[in-house]
Amino acid sequence: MTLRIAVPNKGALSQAATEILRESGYRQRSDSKELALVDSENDVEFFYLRPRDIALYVGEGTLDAGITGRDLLLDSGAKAVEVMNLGFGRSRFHFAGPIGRYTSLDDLQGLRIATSYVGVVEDHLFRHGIDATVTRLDGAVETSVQLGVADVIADVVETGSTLRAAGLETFGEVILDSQAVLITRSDKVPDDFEIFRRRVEGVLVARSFVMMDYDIEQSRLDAATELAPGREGPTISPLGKPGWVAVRVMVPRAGSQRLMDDLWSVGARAILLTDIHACRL
Ligand SMILES: Nc1ncnc2c1ncn2[C@@H]1O[C@H](COP(=O)(O)OP(=O)(O)OP(=O)(O)O)[C@@H](O)[C@H]1O
Ligand SMILES: O=P(O)(O)OC[C@H]1O[C@H](OP(=O)(O)OP(=O)(O)O)[C@H](O)[C@@H]1O
Ligand SMILES: [Mg+2]
Repeated sequence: MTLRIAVPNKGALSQAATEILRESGYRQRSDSKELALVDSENDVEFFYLRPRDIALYVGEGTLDAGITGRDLLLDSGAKAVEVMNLGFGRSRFHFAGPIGRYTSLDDLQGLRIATSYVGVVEDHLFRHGIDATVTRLDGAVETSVQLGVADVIADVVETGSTLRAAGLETFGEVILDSQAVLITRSDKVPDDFEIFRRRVEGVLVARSFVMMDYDIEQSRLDAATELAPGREGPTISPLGKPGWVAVRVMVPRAGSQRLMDDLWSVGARAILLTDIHACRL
C-alpha cells in the first residue's frame, strides 16, 4: 500500500521539510500551490497541509506519518507518536509581557493571556495551579498586548526579535523546547515506513558527520586513532610510501576543523574533509 505522508505546506517548517525529503530521494512538489504529490517510484504520496493540522491527520490514522513541530503536536493533543527529531524549526515556547512588568509564573494569576497554543498553555497553567484567562489568536500574538486584548502572551520565540519589536520580554521558565519532528500514527504503521524512516535518518546523520581522510606514519597511527576513533574503527589502507598508511574515518561535523589541526599536530598529512550526502549506518 502507498505510504501517505504529511508535509507542512507553508510557514517556518515548510522549506526545510521539503529539502530533507528531497535529499532522502523523494519527489517533492515544484509549485507551492500543489496540495498533494505522488512519488510512484517510491510508492509514497505526500500531502501538503498546515503544520498545525498535521498531528491531527496522523493521530487519527488518516495519514501514516508527517513532519510537524513538537509544540504543535503537544498543543493538538493528538495521539501521534514522535519518531525522530529533525534538527530544524528549533524554538522555545515562553510567556512574555511588557518589559520589566512580570518576573515569575505566579504573576500570571488572574491575567489575560493571548496565544495560538491554547492546549499547551492551559495544560501548563493547570499543572502549576494558576487561574488565568486564555484567549486564542491565530497569529501575530505579540501585538495583542499593545492593543489591550491581553496582559501577556505565550508564544514561540526563536531569535527574540519579534518580542523586542513589540516591547515585550520573556519571563518565567521555558514552557517547552520545540523543533521539527517526524511523527507516525499510534496504531498500525505500514511496514514501508521503516524504509522511509531510515532514509530520513541517513540524511540527518550525513548532515552531522563528515568523512576525513589523511596519511600518517604507521608509528603515529595510535595517537591519531585516539583523536578520531570513527564509528566502528578507521579504515586503514597501505600507502605507496614505505612505513605510511592512508586512513579514512567518519567524524562529527562539529569540531572537525579543530580535529584537522590536532591530527596535523600528531603527524597526519594530506588531511581531506568531505561531505557525506546520505548513508545507512
Ligand atoms: N521563527 C521561527 N523559528 C523557528 N521555528 C519556528 C519559528 N516560528 C515558528 N516556528 C515553528 O514552526 C512550527 C510552525 O509554525 P508556523 O509559524 O510555520 O505555523 P503557523 O504559525 O501555524 O503558521 P503561519 O505562521 O504561517 O500562520 C512550530 O513548530 C513553531 O515552533
Ligand atoms: O523570535 P523570532 O525569531 O522573532 O521568531 C518568533 C516569531 O516567529 C513566529 O511568527 P510567524 O512569522 O510564524 O507569524 P505568526 O505569529 O503569525 O505565526 C512566532 O509566532 C513568533 O512571532
Ligand atoms: Mg507562525
